[in-house]
Amino acid sequence: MSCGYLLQMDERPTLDDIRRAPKVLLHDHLDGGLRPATIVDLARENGYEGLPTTDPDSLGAWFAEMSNSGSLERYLETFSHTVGVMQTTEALTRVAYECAEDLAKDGVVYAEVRYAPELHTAEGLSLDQVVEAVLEGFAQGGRDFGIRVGALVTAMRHQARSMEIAELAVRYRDAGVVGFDIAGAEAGYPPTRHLDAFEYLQRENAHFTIHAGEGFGLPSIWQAIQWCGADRLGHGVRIIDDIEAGDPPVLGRLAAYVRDKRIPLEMCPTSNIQTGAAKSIAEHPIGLLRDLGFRVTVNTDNRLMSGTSLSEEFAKLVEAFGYGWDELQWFTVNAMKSAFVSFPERLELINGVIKPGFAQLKWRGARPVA
Ligand SMILES: O=c1[nH]cnc2c1ncn2[C@@H]1O[C@H](CO)[C@@H](O)[C@H]1O
Ligand SMILES: [Zn+2]
Repeated sequence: MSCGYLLQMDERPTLDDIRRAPKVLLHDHLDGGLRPATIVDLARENGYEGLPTTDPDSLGAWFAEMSNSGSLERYLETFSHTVGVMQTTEALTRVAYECAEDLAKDGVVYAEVRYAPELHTAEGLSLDQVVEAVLEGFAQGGRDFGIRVGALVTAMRHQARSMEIAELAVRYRDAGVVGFDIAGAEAGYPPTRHLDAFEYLQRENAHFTIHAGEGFGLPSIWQAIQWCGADRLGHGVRIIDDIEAGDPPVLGRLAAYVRDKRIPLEMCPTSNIQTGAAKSIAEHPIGLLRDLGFRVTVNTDNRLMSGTSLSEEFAKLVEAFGYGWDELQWFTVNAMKSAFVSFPERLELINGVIKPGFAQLKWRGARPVA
């Protein structure tokens, strides 16, 4: 006689369930995730007068509404307010600490959070002071809330400071900075503009991701990978332009390369709809890319501007594509495999935290069968 367990297969993960799952987040901007109430506090403390409103609820709604512009360039305009209140070490440490808290409360167990140090020197902080203040917040928040948060330092692609920022990434790599990135408006600012920084990082055996294939298409993705040597792609959603629809779909050379090399795609569904990179969640290329075996990960991009969380991004995918626990675990393991921390640390989180956590949720709805 054998005794097994049968899953109730009709049970879809709910938002509450998803919040309990141990999740991994690779693409989240520190200056895109502030609590509205914190923005109001910091503006008052630091004499920042540019806020459109000082009521936290209306401010949160304002960010979300302004971000639905359909263009990346306009989407990026609201960051002047978050960056505007992040100009002191106290403000940076507080924002980083609260970020760790908010992510941990959403069930994230490992996160890589990015920001551009060069945007936080307007009131006299040095790049090193900025980095140290943020690392302090992540470390404290990590200890208090039981989450591991690594920092990615970003260079703004329209500026010319990428080499300095790359050097900063290397200088602080043993103190909590796990990698480098470039962000900002993509059209007109190709990755090769910063080739010297990427070549330097490669010589230093350092890790980096590149925002590519969001506000611009295939040439940007191609440069990011084949000229610059990116480990991962921020968004990469426009890789879909190199896939011919059909049954089966036909992959062009670049799409096949990205899939076959297992290059991780840091996909951010809600953000892509706001910037016009995708039409709706149901039509988002993430569904097809997953079916085709690309190494897809799910991310938030900017929790404030998108009014979202990692759990909510997953819940939207469950609704649009009918995903169950197996798919959510697959996205999560993909993300952990693609993280910039060491291989033993990744394995430990996958085997010691992620798999047991998902197993518990998955089997909760199971009933014994004879
Ligand atoms: O989705 C995005 N695409 C490109 N750039 C972005 C995105 N979200 C935020 N930033 C830019 O990255 C800077 C550092 O965090 C932000 O200040 C914003 O200008
Ligand atoms: Zn981003």
